Amino acid sequence: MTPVILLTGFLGSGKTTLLQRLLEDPSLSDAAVLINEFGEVGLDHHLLDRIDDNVVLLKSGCVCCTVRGEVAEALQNLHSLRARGEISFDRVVIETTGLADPYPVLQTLTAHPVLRSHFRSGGVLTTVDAVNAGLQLDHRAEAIRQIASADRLILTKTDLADEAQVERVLERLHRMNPTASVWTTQDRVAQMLGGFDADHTGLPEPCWGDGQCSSHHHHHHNHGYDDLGVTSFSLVIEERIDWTMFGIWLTLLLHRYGDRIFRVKGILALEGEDRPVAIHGVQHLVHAPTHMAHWPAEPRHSRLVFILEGLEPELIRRSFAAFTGVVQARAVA
Ligand SMILES: Nc1nc2c(ncn2[C@@H]2O[C@H](COP(=O)(O)OP(=O)(O)OP(=O)(O)O)[C@@H](O)[C@H]2O)c(=O)[nH]1
Repeated sequence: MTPVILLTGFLGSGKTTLLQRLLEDPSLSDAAVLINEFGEVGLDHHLLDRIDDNVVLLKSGCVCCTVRGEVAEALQNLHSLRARGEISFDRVVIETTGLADPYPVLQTLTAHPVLRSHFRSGGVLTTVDAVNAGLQLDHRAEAIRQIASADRLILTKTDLADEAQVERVLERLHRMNPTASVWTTQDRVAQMLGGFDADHTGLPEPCWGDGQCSSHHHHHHNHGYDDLGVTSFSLVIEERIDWTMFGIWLTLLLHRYGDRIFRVKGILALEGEDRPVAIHGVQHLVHAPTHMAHWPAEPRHSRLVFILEGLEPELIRRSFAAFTGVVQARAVA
């Protein structure tokens, strides 16, 4: 299964600039990149071969493909070309448009009858403009969704922002999505795109908002409602969890409230399992759970992090307790 990494971010936040660096980097020659238009990234001096109208091969070894219609069509085309031996790649990066919600693309990967057996979600990378993020997050729901669904956040234009501005944006990002790791454009693209295969999940191991995965340490206990009603909270469960019951509960919860649950990430201590199990969900969608090699931190309690819009954390805690019969589930900010 080939991992598909979504590169998203609000209009003008630096997606194309990042892609340009990616296309030139020889260490990313195993990637196929889906972009909106060839013209945008200025391919001419990188071009090695034209495979068809929509697909070119670059000198770095990277395959570059434009999406003219649906993303699904472009992915199917890439898959057929690879099956015929005309190109090779073992991961895909898709640049979404600046106003896109990443969720429908993720859904395509799990729902499409052909694609689902060849591709899987490999995580969401979101670029955030350090200068303009404040304003965008005050007014644009798309910007919030993109940040809420991110596994990694890449702060751009830090060279144009002053330190206080950067700090404010970082604090806000951390409040909205405490489990995403934060990178800046000084980091190497190869590293930003790497590590998604840890534990074969295709998704990075979740960070827990205590700074261990993030380069910036922020401790906030005030995860109150702001940013158009987006809030994040964690549910900590000390008792071991029955997987079947948990699965049913989560399915029902996302079925009922998926529109208001941007993201759920969790690490679970299951009955009869030594290793922790990681789960990832985006809105109505839950990725296949995966065993992690080890516990990232002590104590070995199950922990679920939710990013919600207009939904009371207490409702989730109560529903979990009622459904599973576990009484000591704690909601922590
Ligand atoms: N100074 C500075 N400029 C940047 C940085 N990242 C992007 N830019 C500039 O910001 C502008 C927009 O960047 P793009 O990479 O086109 O942004 P995008 O997210 O692809 O934009 P859309 O395709 O409109 O959604 C360009 O002029 C870039 O040169 C950065 O880190 N520092």
